[in-house]
Amino acid sequence: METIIQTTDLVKRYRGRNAVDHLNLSINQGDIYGFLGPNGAGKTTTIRMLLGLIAPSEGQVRVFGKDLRKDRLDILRRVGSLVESPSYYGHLSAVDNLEAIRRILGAPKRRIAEVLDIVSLTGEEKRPVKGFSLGMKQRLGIAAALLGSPELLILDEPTNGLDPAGIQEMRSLIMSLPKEHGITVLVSSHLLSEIEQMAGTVGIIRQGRMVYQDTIAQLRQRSAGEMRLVVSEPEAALEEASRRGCDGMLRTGELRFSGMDDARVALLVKALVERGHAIYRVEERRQSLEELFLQVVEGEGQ
Ligand SMILES: Nc1ncnc2c1ncn2[C@@H]1O[C@H](COP(=O)(O)OP(=O)(O)OP(=O)(O)O)[C@@H](O)[C@H]1O
Repeated sequence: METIIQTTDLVKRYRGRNAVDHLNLSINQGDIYGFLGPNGAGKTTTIRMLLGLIAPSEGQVRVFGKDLRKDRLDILRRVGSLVESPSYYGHLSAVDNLEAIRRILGAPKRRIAEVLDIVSLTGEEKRPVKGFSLGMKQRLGIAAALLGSPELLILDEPTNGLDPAGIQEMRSLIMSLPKEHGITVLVSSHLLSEIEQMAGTVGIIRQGRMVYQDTIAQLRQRSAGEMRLVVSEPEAALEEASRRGCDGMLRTGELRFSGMDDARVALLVKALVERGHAIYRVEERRQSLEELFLQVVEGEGQ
């Protein structure tokens, strides 16, 4: 698989402090990469370096296999971005705003109708932009970023400030880009819940460092389950379990075991029943992705 973005030990230092700290970020072609981290973690600073807006203090950025320092213009011609709220001429329509950008880019005229269609603003294109909702403005920003037919789109917190319906529209739009238009997407957010349904891969940063980078499927797998048993005599049952090689603990009257597969659970239940224990409940509790995310971000359990 082709790597579209690769950073190597990327550092940005402000007043002796590393806002981005030896970041190794890797994005595959056709992926939606969710770039996650709490406010101030260094997402925007990283994105600005990826777009050549600020220079790294150390390290390297390669985009499309090329060095950003050497082939900056070549690379940026193939990249679209939405960083911070886009600015418009409010009294002008969506089409007129896009036309101004199209001329600068030298994109073909028909591209305006195409991008309006991609972001579902067809039908609204003649209205002055100042009457647009925030969600429509954000979608117009994406339309503008798509004018140059980019292969890579970089979106910094595109759902910030949107209501649930706006978030859903933005999500559908982003999901359509790799599938229907072959565009690789990097999208940042401070909320996993906004990203998890669309991202194939997530990179989580904390204090400028990458603390997790893998597929969302892998992240799900890490949210391992814990077995909980409610029994008539918990202390004796815990000892019995331990004799059978199942080491657990007692919390609020429940027995808790981690890393048990089905066969072990069956054996333990059988043994306890044979010893005369009454078993009231056997349940599995999986950590939610959000809990796991917070754990990673807060630096526990690594
Ligand atoms: N120009 C600058 N001068 C000094 N410090 C800066 C500058 N830009 C960013 N920082 C610092 O770098 C750190 C990372 O900021 P950054 O904006 O990249 O975080 P972020 O993850 O994008 O957060 P947010 O979601 O709040 O935008 C912060 O501590 C910030 O104060």
